[in-house]
Amino acid sequence: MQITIIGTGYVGIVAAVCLAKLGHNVTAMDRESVIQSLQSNKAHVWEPGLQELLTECNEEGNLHFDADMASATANADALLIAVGTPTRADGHTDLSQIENVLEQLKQSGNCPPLVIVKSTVPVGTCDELEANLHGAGLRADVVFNPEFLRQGSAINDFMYPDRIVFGCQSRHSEIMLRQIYQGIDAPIQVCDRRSAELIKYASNTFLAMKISFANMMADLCEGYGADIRQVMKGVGTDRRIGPHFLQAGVGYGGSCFSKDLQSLLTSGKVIGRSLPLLEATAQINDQRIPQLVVKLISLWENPNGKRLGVLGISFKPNTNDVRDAPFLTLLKLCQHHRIDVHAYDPVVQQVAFEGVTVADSPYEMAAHSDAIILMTEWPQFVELDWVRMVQLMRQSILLDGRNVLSDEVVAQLMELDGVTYVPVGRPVEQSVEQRVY
Ligand SMILES: NC(=O)C1=CN([C@@H]2O[C@H](COP(=O)(O)OP(=O)(O)OC[C@H]3O[C@@H](n4cnc5c(N)ncnc54)[C@H](O)[C@@H]3O)[C@@H](O)[C@H]2O)C=CC1
Ligand SMILES: O=C(O)[C@H]1O[C@H](OP(=O)(O)OP(=O)(O)OC[C@H]2O[C@@H](n3ccc(=O)[nH]c3=O)[C@H](O)[C@@H]2O)[C@H](O)[C@@H](O)[C@@H]1O
Repeated sequence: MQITIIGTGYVGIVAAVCLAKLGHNVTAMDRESVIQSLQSNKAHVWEPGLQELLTECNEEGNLHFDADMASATANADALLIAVGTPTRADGHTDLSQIENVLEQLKQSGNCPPLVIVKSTVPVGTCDELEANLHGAGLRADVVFNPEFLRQGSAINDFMYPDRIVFGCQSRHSEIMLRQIYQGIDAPIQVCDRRSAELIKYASNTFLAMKISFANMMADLCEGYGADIRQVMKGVGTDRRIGPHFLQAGVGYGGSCFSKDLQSLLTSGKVIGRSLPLLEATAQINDQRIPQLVVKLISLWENPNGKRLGVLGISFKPNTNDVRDAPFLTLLKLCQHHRIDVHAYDPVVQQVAFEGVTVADSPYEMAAHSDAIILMTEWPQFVELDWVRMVQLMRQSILLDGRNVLSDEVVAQLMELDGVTYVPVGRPVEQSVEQRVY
């Protein structure tokens, strides 16, 4: 099938290479600078396995790039929209990128019979888009086909999803969608468009709620001297609950959880429904970094001029994406308290924010620091020589924001003088020199 994809951000480019690998003839469209990079076989987003797959697709010849809507859509059987849908300051979803696509489509005069919306959009959006196209005399079926991939494992998630959802109103569009996904072995749920739109928001906000629940329990564990890792293990082995997304830590970040939660809250407000579970989810998350900073400051007499080493800049391991990363909130608070931030990340080599020095290695970052915070659970952070790290520091305070250091490593650190280890949802450990009796 001939498929045109509009928008080659994380979702668009991953969909493009995967659909090309499934044997479709794919044209991906974006702005000129992005298209030039892709045409010269350079992936413009960092995602494990993406560059290799892009090179393969370019060699095989069924993936093309185009910056012009008219030529990109000529002869297309289906159009897949994967542009951004950020939140506006007033809490509503900004649909301007989708509206622009529609305008460009109308001007091009080409409209494939099937328009697949993959961008996450508020309930009712696809109905409006279809009415808009029909009003302009373009007889396309608009379907909603949510994407559930995670950054860092995007290709695997696209090719081996837990489920595929088609929100579509006609048998003809369902048949076309089934052809597009032929080759992917996953249960397919076919439903109306509005339900499909809500499935996407409900999935993301439910996952965010699980994380906030774990973080809420972590606070309780700290107060009562229990261990959140044990509590969540005991909870998550119940098959009705499941072990995933129960990892307490610095809170969730990334371009989607907060955005989608805000958008769903606004959808509720529009029809006069409050969504208190989601309000609490956001509130708990918003407090994670401020609480961490309070803990840190309580360990120093005066934060002014102290040097903090931060391990991990992106919002999670295996991505260089810093959108809504907890690191950014931490940075802002550190600046407020005049704490000097030195950071290290395996793939983010620089950040476009003032007040942070990005180190070339974790050891360089650790040298002369008065505390270290581990923000993301990259495996290479877990495997560092932590004794060396601590010995390089001016003051050996270690905040493990993801609870990833093993008990063995922590026991080793406790053999050294003057080390304070602050995990999440567990009692603080201090080596002999620092214990107060
Ligand atoms: N990032 C993720 O992991 C996931 C994102 N989503 C949803 O997918 C959508 C896209 O997300 P991302 O890929 O992260 O967005 P992004 O912001 O990384 O990429 C959007 C791309 O669309 C391009 N674009 C915008 N208007 C265009 C136009 N008129 N013509 C051609 N290109 C245009 C932009 O230049 C940009 O490259 C959002 O609605 C998001 O909520 C869904 C699942 C996962
Ligand atoms: O709509 C989207 O954009 C995507 O959002 C998330 O994917 P993503 O944001 O890429 O990454 P996640 O692995 O979900 O992590 C999100 C945040 O939650 C945090 N997290 C995750 C799990 C956990 O147990 N605890 C926790 O704090 C991560 O560190 C990260 O900051 C969803 O998992 C995807 O299904 C969805 O498609």
